Amino acid sequence: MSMIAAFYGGKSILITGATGFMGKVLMEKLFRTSPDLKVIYILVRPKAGQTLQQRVFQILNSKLFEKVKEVCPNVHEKIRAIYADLNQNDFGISKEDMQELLSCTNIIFHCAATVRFDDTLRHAVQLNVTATQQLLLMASQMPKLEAFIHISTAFSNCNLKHIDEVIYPCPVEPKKIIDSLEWLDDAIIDEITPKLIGDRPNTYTYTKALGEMVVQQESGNMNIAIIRPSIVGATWQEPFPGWVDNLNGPSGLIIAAGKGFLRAIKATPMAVADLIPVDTVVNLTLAVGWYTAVHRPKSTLVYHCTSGNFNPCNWGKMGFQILATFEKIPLERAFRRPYADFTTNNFTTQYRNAVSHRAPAIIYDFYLRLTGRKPRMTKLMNRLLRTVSMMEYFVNQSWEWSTYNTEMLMSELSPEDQRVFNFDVRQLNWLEYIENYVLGVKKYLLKEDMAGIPEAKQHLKRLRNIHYLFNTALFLIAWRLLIARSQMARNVWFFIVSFCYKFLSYFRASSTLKV
Ligand SMILES: CCCCCCCCCCCCCCCCCCCCCCCC(=O)SCCNC(=O)CCNC(=O)[C@H](O)C(C)(C)COP(=O)(O)OP(=O)(O)OC[C@H]1O[C@@H](n2cnc3c(N)ncnc32)[C@H](O)[C@@H]1OP(=O)(O)O
Ligand SMILES: NC(=O)C1=CN([C@@H]2O[C@H](COP(=O)(O)OP(=O)(O)OC[C@H]3O[C@@H](n4cnc5c(N)ncnc54)[C@H](OP(=O)(O)O)[C@@H]3O)[C@@H](O)[C@H]2O)C=CC1
Repeated sequence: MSMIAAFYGGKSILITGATGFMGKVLMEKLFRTSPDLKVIYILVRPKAGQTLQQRVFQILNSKLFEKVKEVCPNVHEKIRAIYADLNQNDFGISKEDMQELLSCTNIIFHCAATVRFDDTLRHAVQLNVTATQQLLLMASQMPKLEAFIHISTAFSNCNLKHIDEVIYPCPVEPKKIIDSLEWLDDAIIDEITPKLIGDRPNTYTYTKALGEMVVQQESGNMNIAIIRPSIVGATWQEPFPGWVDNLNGPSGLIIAAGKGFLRAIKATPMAVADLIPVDTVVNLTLAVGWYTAVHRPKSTLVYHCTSGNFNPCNWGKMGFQILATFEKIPLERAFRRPYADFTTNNFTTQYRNAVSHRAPAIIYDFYLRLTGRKPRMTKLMNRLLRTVSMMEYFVNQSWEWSTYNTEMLMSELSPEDQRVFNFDVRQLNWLEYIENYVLGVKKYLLKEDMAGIPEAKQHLKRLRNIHYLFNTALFLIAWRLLIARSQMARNVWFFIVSFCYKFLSYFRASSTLKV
């Protein structure tokens, strides 16, 4: 019997960010392994014209939850969606709902965050810092609370090369930042943002670091732990391999490469690609929830959920396997044949951006205009290049994360728990994982049918022929223009033509002699 699964039985669990990538997998695993849990409260806001109930209905009816319905048929009764907007004071939660949350919650998993790299400091602080502070304040008023698990990121201290499982201080106190953002106007905030984030690449990593400081400062007597996953990718094993439903991290770029938009990326092939499957993060998170509540460590423990020091894979190997998978299982209606490589310096990156990205987009838009359609490729390409440039920081260097606490926890688990809540990435076969990831992107994210693979392959053949035809035409035009302008080119051309003529005459003569 799994001790962890038994621990969650009968518990009231509060999850923020339950509608997000990680939150959904967390809920799924909880329901599947502890179907006798009492209730999961989720803090949700209406979005994209959907009410809370519609959002929950959509999640429960998705492929991800198919297995849950078998083991926990009354899952919809055990999920209680509470209206909450983490950007508002008291999260905009009604008095009755707040009362229920305060009096019943046993465990909190705080997953909600803005993960955008380009968010304004004001918004990122509001969600990643102030909301965390408010949630801690709420938690401190919960008499039945056993553990508060905060999800951070392994990149919160990416300005360091070696990162320990400790909370590092930021030069300016989070409280001072929160206070000053209240009265500073947006223009001034934009001006001081680069100074505040310092040698971090974006507001996301900076505010996640501030969020950790807040957790440390406001922890009081609560049992708190922080989990720091690296780059969270598709599921490895559970509930099935390759599940992914958003474009964050590598997923968006995998699609861009598969559709033939992305031809080159400035990346260091030997740098460690510290990807971690989302089900591994969820297993560690649940194990940490159990350990924190049951063993009540004296201080706030930080757990690194990373792969690099256990089972490293580099970007070169990953990129190669992504392209190899697209050879076998292409995406539908690709723009060009999937082919990409890594550039290593700014000059080649600029060159490749101009020749392999912008020029084809301009040509395609020209073709769209000619055929009376609205041009869109240049806009899409600019967006893609902007995204790629934001990712460059993470694919051109390696980090070392110490994992003492994670290893300690692994050794504390019973063999059964190690199996049910497996977070040992040493067992992960990268080539298999990446292949399933790419397949998952096709099936679950793009919703493409596997039956369409022969047609997708046929389409790639047509693209290859167009490519050859286009290159030949381009060469002939260039050559014709050169001949018109240069005597030397004319001489070379004359020499080649007469050489071919003589060569053919010689063969014709020798074959006539044989007869
Ligand atoms: C040897 C052979 C070599 C071969 C090479 C082969 C190459 C193959 C591919 C290689 C893959 C390499 C992958 C590298 C990935 C590195 C990831 C590093 C991540 C570090 C993570 C740190 C960990 C974390 O803690 S945070 C979680 C990660 N967070 C994110 O990823 C968020 C990033 N997203 C953003 O910041 C924004 O969405 C942004 C800036 C990317 C886009 O903003 P914008 O305002 O322009 O657009 P949106 O309104 O958000 O969306 C518009 C449009 O774009 C789509 N979209 C959104 N995000 C992405 C994305 N990441 N990639 C692609 N497309 C994206 C979105 O769906 C919208 O589409 P519509 O159709 O318009 O709706
Ligand atoms: N994905 C990754 O690669 C990594 C993620 N992490 C961390 O893991 C956690 C989960 O990330 P992930 O699941 O990928 O992120 P997602 O962007 O998929 O999910 C974010 C969640 O936060 C919720 N949220 C955002 N703003 C609000 C708001 N104002 N009010 C209520 N809810 C809100 C979203 O709700 P809604 O659906 O309404 O938008 C969504 O449920 C985050 O803390 C992130 O920092 C750490 C390392 C890597």
